[in-house]
Amino acid sequence: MTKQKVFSEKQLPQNIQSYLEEHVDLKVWDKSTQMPRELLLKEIKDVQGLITTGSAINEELLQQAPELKAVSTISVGYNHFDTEAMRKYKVIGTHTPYVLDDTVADLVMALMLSAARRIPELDAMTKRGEWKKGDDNPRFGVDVHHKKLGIIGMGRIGETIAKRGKNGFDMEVSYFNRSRKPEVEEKLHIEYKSKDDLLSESDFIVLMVPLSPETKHFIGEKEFKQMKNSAIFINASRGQTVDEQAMIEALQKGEILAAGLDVFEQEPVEPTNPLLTMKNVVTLPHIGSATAETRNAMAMLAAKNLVAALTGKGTYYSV
Ligand SMILES: NC(=O)C1=CN([C@@H]2O[C@H](COP(=O)(O)OP(=O)(O)OC[C@H]3O[C@@H](n4cnc5c(N)ncnc54)[C@H](OP(=O)(O)O)[C@@H]3O)[C@@H](O)[C@H]2O)C=CC1
Ligand SMILES: O=CC(=O)O
Repeated sequence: MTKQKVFSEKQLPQNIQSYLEEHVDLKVWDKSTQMPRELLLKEIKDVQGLITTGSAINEELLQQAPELKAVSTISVGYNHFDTEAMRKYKVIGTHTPYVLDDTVADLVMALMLSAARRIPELDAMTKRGEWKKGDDNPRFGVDVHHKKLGIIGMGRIGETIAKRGKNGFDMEVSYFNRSRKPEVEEKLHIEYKSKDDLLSESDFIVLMVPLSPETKHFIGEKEFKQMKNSAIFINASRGQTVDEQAMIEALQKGEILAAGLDVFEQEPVEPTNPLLTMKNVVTLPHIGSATAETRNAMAMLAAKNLVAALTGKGTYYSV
């Protein structure tokens, strides 16, 4: 039987490429740079499957891919999928939940610790040779342990962060979600709060909701004003869940103490973005799941999702 055609717009580890080649006729974008959109639109004209990491899967693309049956993203977030258009064109979308939860939760803890203890700022100071003996008050940070952690978005990753906060750092953990999770509350001894209460009472606020029309600018001017002046805000969800201009102003005016950011409204972040020059802001280039082990597991899951969706054999994580 002829194998179905699959295009991957990302290079894949050899073991995953071999797995795919057993099942499908695979072609891969062989450069490490982002594939230009116009080339992608050419490549998808006669394929049945696509592996992506963030390209917009929208009407424009779907119109040009008459044979497309399934798109598999190597990510858990799928805000780049126009799910309505995909349903219209009968294209299955798959993603990679669970395999990255611990890795992303670790990074969120790293952002919390880095912002609270001012790690990047003090690392840079030490490396500049500016460490002098004497009064070290100017280098003081704030404690993480035993503080109040508020998590907005108690999903797979939110729960994994809650576990770390509670069991690793003895934090008092609360959360806000559209739906309550009594079993998680009981298991982890965490508390449900309204968004308003969580914002005004937490020392650390972690945003972990998916990006959707409902969560665009979920945290803006009003929400930053509700936070304590000593609050540390962490965003590892998507840049657009936060009104970045409002966050910049909140940091400039001292309405919050610090921020730890893995994501930005525009990625890669503009070099002129004021957040990049603020000492009390820890900035990372969207690396939540970026360990070799986890990215490998995500790519393998994406490959298996796609093969299952195309062949109808086995299960896959549909969006
Ligand atoms: N920085 C990085 O590298 C990474 C970022 N991410 C981001 O993290 C997101 C979350 O991932 P994951 O935990 O697996 O997703 P889940 O779907 O498991 O969790 C998302 C949670 O957010 C809640 N939520 C959704 N909409 C709202 C809303 N309007 N108000 C309040 N709560 C809401 C959901 O609960 P309910 O629907 O009941 O409200 C759910 O509990 C991804 O979508 C992605 O954008 C993920 C991995 C890596
Ligand atoms: O941002 C990463 C993801 O997996 O979603």
